Amino acid sequence: QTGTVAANPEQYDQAYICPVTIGSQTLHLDFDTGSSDLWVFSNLMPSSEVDGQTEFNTNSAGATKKDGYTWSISYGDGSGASGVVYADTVNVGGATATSQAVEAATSVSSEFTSDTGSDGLLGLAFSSINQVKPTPQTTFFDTVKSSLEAELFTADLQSNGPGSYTFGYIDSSKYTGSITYTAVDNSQGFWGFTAGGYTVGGGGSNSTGTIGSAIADTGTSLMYLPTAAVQSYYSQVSGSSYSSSQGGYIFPCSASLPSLTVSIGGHGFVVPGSNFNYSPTGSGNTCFGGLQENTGIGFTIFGDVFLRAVYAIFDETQGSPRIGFAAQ
Ligand SMILES: O=C(CN1CCCCC1)Nc1ccc2c(c1)OCO2
Repeated sequence: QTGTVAANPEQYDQAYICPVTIGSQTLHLDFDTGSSDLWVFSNLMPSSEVDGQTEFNTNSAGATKKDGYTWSISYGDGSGASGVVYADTVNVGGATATSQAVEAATSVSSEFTSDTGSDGLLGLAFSSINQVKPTPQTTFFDTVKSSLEAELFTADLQSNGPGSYTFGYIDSSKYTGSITYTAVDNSQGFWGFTAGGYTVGGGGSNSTGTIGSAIADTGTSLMYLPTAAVQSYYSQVSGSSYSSSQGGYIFPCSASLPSLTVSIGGHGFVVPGSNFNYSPTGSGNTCFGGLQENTGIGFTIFGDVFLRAVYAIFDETQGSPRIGFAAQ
């Protein structure tokens, strides 16, 4: 089987929301290659924590409670949720898991309550970091992968318009040139890979360092790189500065933004300058940068700002996992 689903950007491309059928309900979930739990708003939540989201009905005929199973998750941005566990049929654009662990929230943090476009998350990292106790559950991809035409999924994220995720096949109309594959280190449960040198702007190679280990994370809006690379980038942006009040680099919204070329698997991938204007700060006609420092996170994140510049293939067809990128 295969699946194809639209990936709809929220405001400022903050996250990408996809329709998922669970039993007879359709919920709109944030597909996140940086986590491994499929959790949903549910009828078990206090109404004070719900602001228009669709609630999974745990009383529906197809939902089977997994007695004694609970979950609790917290994310790098400080948000979190917790609840209990059901099994139900989950269909993502035609790819169907007949008995998928559906983690029904009994409580969510304010970030999720106020994210009115999202009814929950669909984790696409490795099942080793699933947060269900006493027994970790498999992700949707792990549940269905043996039934897919090919054991892979792809992400085509766009700005200001729908992109798509596919399960089981590569859509050759989504990219130009060839796909560059590189090995994945999933020892931390993420789609981890090694990035090489970088160049700011289209000029010659002005990079002196390399980026190193990184993760591909569709659930993170921005790109978080080592300080040296970030300072090198913003040194080329007139009027940019680090704002402690805003919590990152900002610049005049009228600034001209250079591209950033990153070497992965020996191929240079170009992130256009426009990708680095994330959003207005709301004060003084300054804008918040889509590239920020990874200090405090502990690792480098290639989030949506990068992923919008490429077609990404999350591939387990070779036994060992690998990740592929192609220009688009
Ligand atoms: O938390 C996330 C992604 N997360 C995905 C699930 C929804 C809530 C956001 N990313 C993230 C990871 C590390 C960070 C960070 C953000 O901000 C600073 O450090």
